[in-house]
Amino acid sequence: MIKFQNVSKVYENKGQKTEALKEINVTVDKGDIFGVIGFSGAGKSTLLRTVNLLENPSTGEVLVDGKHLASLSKHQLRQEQKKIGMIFQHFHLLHSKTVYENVALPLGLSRVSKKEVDKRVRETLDFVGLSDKLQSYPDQLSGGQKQRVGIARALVTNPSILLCDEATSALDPQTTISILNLLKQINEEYKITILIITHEMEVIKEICNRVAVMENGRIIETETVFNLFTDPQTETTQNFVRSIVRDHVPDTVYHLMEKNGYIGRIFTFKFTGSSSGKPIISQISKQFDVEVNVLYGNITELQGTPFGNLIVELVGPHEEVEWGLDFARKQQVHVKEVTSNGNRNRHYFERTLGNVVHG
Ligand SMILES: Nc1ncnc2c1ncn2[C@@H]1O[C@H](COP(=O)(O)OP(=O)(O)OP(=O)(O)O)[C@@H](O)[C@H]1O
Repeated sequence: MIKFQNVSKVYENKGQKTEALKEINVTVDKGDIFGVIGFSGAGKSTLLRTVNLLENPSTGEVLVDGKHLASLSKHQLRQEQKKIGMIFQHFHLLHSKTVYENVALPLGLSRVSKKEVDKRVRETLDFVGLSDKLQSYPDQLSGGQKQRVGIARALVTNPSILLCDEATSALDPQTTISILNLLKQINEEYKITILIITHEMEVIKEICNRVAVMENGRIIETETVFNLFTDPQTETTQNFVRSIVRDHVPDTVYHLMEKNGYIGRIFTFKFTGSSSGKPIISQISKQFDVEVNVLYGNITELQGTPFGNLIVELVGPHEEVEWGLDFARKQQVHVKEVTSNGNRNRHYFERTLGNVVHG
C-alpha cells in the first residue's frame, strides 16, 4: 500500500519556485494497478519519484506499506528501497553490459550467493520471455525487449511495489499491448502493486483498476477506471476519455444533418454492464411512436465489462419520446440530451458537443 498524505513539492532553481505537487492525498491499495494520468508538466513523475524517495516531498508524508521512508536510517532505507522496483520510459540499461549482467546488477549490492543470483536472473529473464537473450547487449534488442530487460531488473529483487514511469510511451502500439499484458501478469502472479504514470488513456483502459487524474500539481479526480470512463466529472478527464470513447457526431454526419435540417432531439445513450447486451434501441422504436436515427456509436470493454456509447436522434411526438427515454432509463441506460430540435439551436449543439462538431 502507498499512502500520500498532504504531499507537496516545490522545486527551487535560481530563486525560481515551481510547485510541482500540491496537497496530494491518495491511497494506492495493495494489489492495485493504479494509474496516474495527466498532461505534460502535471506533476506525475514527481509524484512517482516521491515513493522511493528519488524526490523528497517538501511537506507531507508518503507511507509505503505503513512505513515513512523519509524517517528511516540509511541502511533501513536501502532495505525498503529494494522492495520497490522501477521501470522507465527509456529503459535506463547499461549498454556495456549484457542482458544477464544488467538484470543481475541490483543483486550485486545484496548478500546473495553467486548460485542464487544465477538462479534468480535466469528465472526472471525466463518469466519476461528473454531466456534466449542472456548474452545479448541492449543495442542488439528491440524497444520491447529492452523494456522486458528493464522489467526483469526491477523484478529480480522480489519487490512488493513496481513503479512505472511512462513505461510504454517509447513503444509502438502492438509492443505496448504486450508490455501491458506482462505488467498485468506480474500483478496477478506475483501480487505486486503497480503504480503507473502515463499520458495515454489506452494504458489506463488496458490494465488499471483505479486512476487519478492530475492537473497543475493537483489530483482533480480519483475513481475506478470503469466510473472514470462512464461518468467523467472534470473537463480534463472528459478530454482524456474522448481519446478512447469518441462521443462526437462525425463531421460528415453532422453536415448531412445540417443539410437536411435535423428535426428530432439528440441524446447520448451510455450502456453499461447488462444494458449493453439488450436491443433497447429497436424496442424503443417498436413500442413507441419514435424513430431512432443512430448518428454515432462504439462499444469498448472496461475491466471485462462492456461499455457502449451511442449518439441518437429521436423523432416523434414529445410524450412518445419521453416514454421512450423512460424505458431506456429503466434498462439502466444513462441518457443525456445534447440538443433540442431545429437549426436555431445549432449554437447550443456546437457548444454542448464541443470539439465534436469541429473534430
Ligand atoms: N528538477 C526539477 N527542477 C525544477 N523544476 C522541475 C524539476 N522537475 C520537474 N520540474 C517541474 O515540475 C513540474 C512537474 O514536472 P513533472 O516532470 O513531475 O511533470 P509530468 O507530469 O511528469 O510531466 P511529463 O509528462 O512531461 O514528464 C513541471 O512544471 C516541471 O517543469
